[in-house]
Amino acid sequence: MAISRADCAALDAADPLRHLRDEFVLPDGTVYLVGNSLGAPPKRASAAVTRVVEEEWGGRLVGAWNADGWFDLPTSTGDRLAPLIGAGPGQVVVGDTTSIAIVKAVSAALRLRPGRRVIVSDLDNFPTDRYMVQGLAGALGGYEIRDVRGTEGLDEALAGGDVACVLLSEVDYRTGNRHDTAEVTARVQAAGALMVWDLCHSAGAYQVDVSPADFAVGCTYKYLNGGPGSPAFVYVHPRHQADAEHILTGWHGHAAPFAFEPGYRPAEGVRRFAVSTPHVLSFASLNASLDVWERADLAEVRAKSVALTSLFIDLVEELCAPYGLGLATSRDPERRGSQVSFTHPEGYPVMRALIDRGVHGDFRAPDILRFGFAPLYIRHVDVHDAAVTLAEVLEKEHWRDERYRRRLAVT
Ligand SMILES: Cc1ncc(COP(=O)(O)O)c(C=O)c1O
Ligand SMILES: Nc1c(O)cccc1C(=O)C[C@H](N)C(=O)O
Repeated sequence: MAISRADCAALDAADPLRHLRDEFVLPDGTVYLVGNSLGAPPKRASAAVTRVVEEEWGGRLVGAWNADGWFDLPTSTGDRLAPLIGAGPGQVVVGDTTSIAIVKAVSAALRLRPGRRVIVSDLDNFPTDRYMVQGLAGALGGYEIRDVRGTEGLDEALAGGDVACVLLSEVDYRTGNRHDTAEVTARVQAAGALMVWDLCHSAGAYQVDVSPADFAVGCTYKYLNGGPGSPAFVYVHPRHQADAEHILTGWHGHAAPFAFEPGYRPAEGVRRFAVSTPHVLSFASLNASLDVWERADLAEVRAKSVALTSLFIDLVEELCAPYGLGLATSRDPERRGSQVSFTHPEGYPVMRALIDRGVHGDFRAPDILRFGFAPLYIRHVDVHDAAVTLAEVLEKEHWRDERYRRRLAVT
């Protein structure tokens, strides 16, 4: 084998991030390669939520809005998250969900390009990105959605000079492949359009550089480990902050929310991208995770992510060669996030059989086996065990068991 389990254990012993694994709750006997869907809980999340319930909510009741900074959570948490995506203070607001964040960012982009009536949308994007844009265009009226596939067809789509904005995900949720955001953004902006990036599969996977983008959105419950349903973020480039106005004009984005004025007036700066009452308990678990992130060196996070994903590709290709897997992710580490995907015609039962044996990945239609490598808590030995178990499932055809064909509601 390319590398033994003992060699992997030695790599783990030398891993500069190894102490951070102890910060997470991970069930014994589980190799958890689904941190690209729902990150593992930081151990300190539970105490953080309990503290907010007992001390802040329980101790100060409604007074906690002032005393404990609840009202400012969207911007204070945005400032804490900003360095992870290459943004500065006052550029990120946290709240709502990614789907809502998409409406905020795209509607603001459309208003900044009033003469242009086309939104470019990626057929391969995560469906909610497409659905939200479809809903928005329908509600506004007079907009055309022009489909591309990744960046295929992008130049043609931009050629008419009628595109207001382009919405793409930096990392493809199925393949794990990563766009060159600086290059794509430059192309879009050269055509006079605005670039909106979805960073759901980027934030916490590696050091993102959001700075060329006009807007960006993303969730905090994957690699950022904020917890199920933890709030999303919106990034607004400083050059747009004075003029950008989105359509979800809720009172938390008002210039003077407690003046209770009858008409909407946007707050200064990124605060206008807040909409409504923050989910205070979810912010508590997210901030607990950001405490852990503050201790992570992002260059080390990236180096480990590249090492883990490269190792997984090498081991699976070596151990599973006869069994019909196809690599769906780029071999070039620069062109992938922290995920590796393989195709297999029986992908669904293969994944179910693998999960039954303690290795958790997930399946994405039509035939993708997805494995996410969260660098804060995944070890080289986990990569080794996952590849060996996958080979066993394929070699022994465990996936043929009828139980594994039954579809679960959530895959
Ligand atoms: C690229 C991408 N965008 C958006 C979402 C989800 O959006 P929401 O948090 O609104 O459910 C996901 C995952 O669920 C995703 O992978
Ligand atoms: N957000 C999710 C959910 O509400 C239920 C189940 C899964 C998810 C996910 O995040 C899936 C993930 N975005 C994906 O890339 O497939």
